[in-house]
Amino acid sequence: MQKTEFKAESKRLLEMMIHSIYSNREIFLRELISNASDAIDKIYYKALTDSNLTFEKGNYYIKIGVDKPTRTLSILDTGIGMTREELENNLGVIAQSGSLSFKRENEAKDGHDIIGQFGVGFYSAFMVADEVTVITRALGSDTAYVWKSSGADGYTIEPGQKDAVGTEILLKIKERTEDDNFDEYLDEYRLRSIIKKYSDFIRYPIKMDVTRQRPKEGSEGEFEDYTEEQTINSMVPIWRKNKNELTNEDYEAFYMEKHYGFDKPIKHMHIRVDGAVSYNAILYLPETTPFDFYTKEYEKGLELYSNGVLIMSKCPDLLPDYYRFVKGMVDSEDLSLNISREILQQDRQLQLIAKNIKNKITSQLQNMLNDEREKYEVFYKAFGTQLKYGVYSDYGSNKDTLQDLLLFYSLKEKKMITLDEYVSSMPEGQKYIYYATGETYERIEKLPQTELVVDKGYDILCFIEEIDEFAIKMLMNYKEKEFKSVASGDLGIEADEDKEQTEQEAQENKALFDEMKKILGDKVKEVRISKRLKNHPVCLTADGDLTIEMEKVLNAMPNSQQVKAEKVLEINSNHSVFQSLRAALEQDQEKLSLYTNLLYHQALLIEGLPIQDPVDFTNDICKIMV
Ligand SMILES: Nc1ncnc2c1ncn2[C@@H]1O[C@H](COP(=O)(O)OP(=O)(O)OP(=O)(O)O)[C@@H](O)[C@H]1O
Repeated sequence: MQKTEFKAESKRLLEMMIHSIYSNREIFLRELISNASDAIDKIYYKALTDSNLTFEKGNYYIKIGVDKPTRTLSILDTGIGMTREELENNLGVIAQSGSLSFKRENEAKDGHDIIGQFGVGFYSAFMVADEVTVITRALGSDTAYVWKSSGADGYTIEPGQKDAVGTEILLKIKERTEDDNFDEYLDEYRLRSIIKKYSDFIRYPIKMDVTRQRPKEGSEGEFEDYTEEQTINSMVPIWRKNKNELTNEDYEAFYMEKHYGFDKPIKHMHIRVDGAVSYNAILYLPETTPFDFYTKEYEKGLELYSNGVLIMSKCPDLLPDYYRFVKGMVDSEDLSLNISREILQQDRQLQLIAKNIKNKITSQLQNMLNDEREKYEVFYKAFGTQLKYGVYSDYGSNKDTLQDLLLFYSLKEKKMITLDEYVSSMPEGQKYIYYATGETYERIEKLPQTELVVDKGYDILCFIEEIDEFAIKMLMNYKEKEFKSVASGDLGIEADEDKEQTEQEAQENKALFDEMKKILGDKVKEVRISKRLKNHPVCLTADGDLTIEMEKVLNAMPNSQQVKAEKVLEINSNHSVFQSLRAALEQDQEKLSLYTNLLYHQALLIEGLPIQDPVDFTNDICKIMV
């Protein structure tokens, strides 16, 4: 059967190319500079095999020029140039990449630094220019050619004049419109910043005449403008340098220069990986929490470079959410870029890099925790909450990675400790890891519920952040030790004989507790005798999985379902208040009601829970005063 070839309407194709491939117009300069750099690289690669050719790096450069009166932006390079035939093939055929063919032909000779591969980047010039002129003279040729096009209606090629080998591209920048300010591409400062942003690590100097000021000779206090040729790009990426050559200051300077943060990084990681996937990365742990860190405005991500050319300013796929505080960059030659060189297709390489980076960050944090505890605690102060969110989110799937990085304040040690440190110093017989929740460490220390656990000589982890208890519930246990709130129904401490005694006392006082429960109604599930209290008369605890602290947090959320913990009012039978309650039960019902309400409200206050009717409460206090 005869096969018919697809035809393409090249004008339409070009239109589509110009208007739909790139979402960001400023990248046209990146594309043209990358082409210029490729053209110089090609001489370099040719010289490797051609003994008649020498490559003196110092002779090669790219120059950006602006002529405002004619609205012309020029990009000149001293690269390999193009013959007439190459002009036809490379700039006359969309999606024909001379660079890719060159790379393939030179594969054996390590042509991996060549950037171009799709054969479309050049046309991005039409996003900002009405007319594009290419004046080029190929290496080894005396004749220059001029290629000219205004976009979709085609192009012309004519012989022309050019003194040196290389290519000059002239863009006639579009007129400014109401919606689009094309003038910015004639503005020296703006051009410099685009070059810095995308092409800072192109290996050849990108030069530009820069306007500067100097004191005017002969007239004091007056200044005059003058122009000076400057190299705009840094050329050698810091991540390609040897670690031994770099100092802390160099890394800090890079952090500042890249605006990763306003602070100083607390730690940097310089990673070089060669293997199934190759990449270089410099990652930083900032010292302070960015002001917008916990808002939706904060964007996580690392800068992503391919061959030293910026592809994405914030690539979110490189970092898991729980390490979203990490800043820095990744450069890899192995990425499969899509045609716009802006977004990556679901890339296996990228996933491998991300996994690798995640592991590196984890071990860096672990090392810091082990070897530089003070530093780690500074870091933890800034980003510990994020780690705890990490444990909680994704149904706890990252808890194994993160649990050993957590720190909590120890009531006994009066300092931050890890879960491992807690478990290692548990006395024999202690079954659970105890924790208490409260607003501050000081308040937790005074909580009646802690009395029995402290009395036993057990340590208590203090939870003062909302996420703490949720994260711990997700962990469930650590090294086979379950977590237990000091306010939970059964602390797992009481000896059997104590339990018996409690049981007996409970029986004897059943009438009292039933009456108190009746007075409080459904505010509590039960009123019962307490064995955890030593000095305080009363406290609130919760039966079941939902603790009082969790009830507080969940109910404070917008659109909350208003959950209810099963609250239990515990009474200390050794406290003298208990005798007053018993007496009131026998002699004065009204008094019993007053005392019960007062005790219940006291327990609420201690828990940091709101009192439903503060006026009633204060009236009750007055009643016992008169
Ligand atoms: N300054 C230049 N000097 C020499 N050749 C050039 C120059 N600019 C473009 N070319 C040639 O034109 C071809 C097409 O360029 P274009 O930018 O469209 O695509 P590319 O660079 O190959 O690929 P990509 O779309 O990935 O950038 C290049 O492959 C190269 O052969």
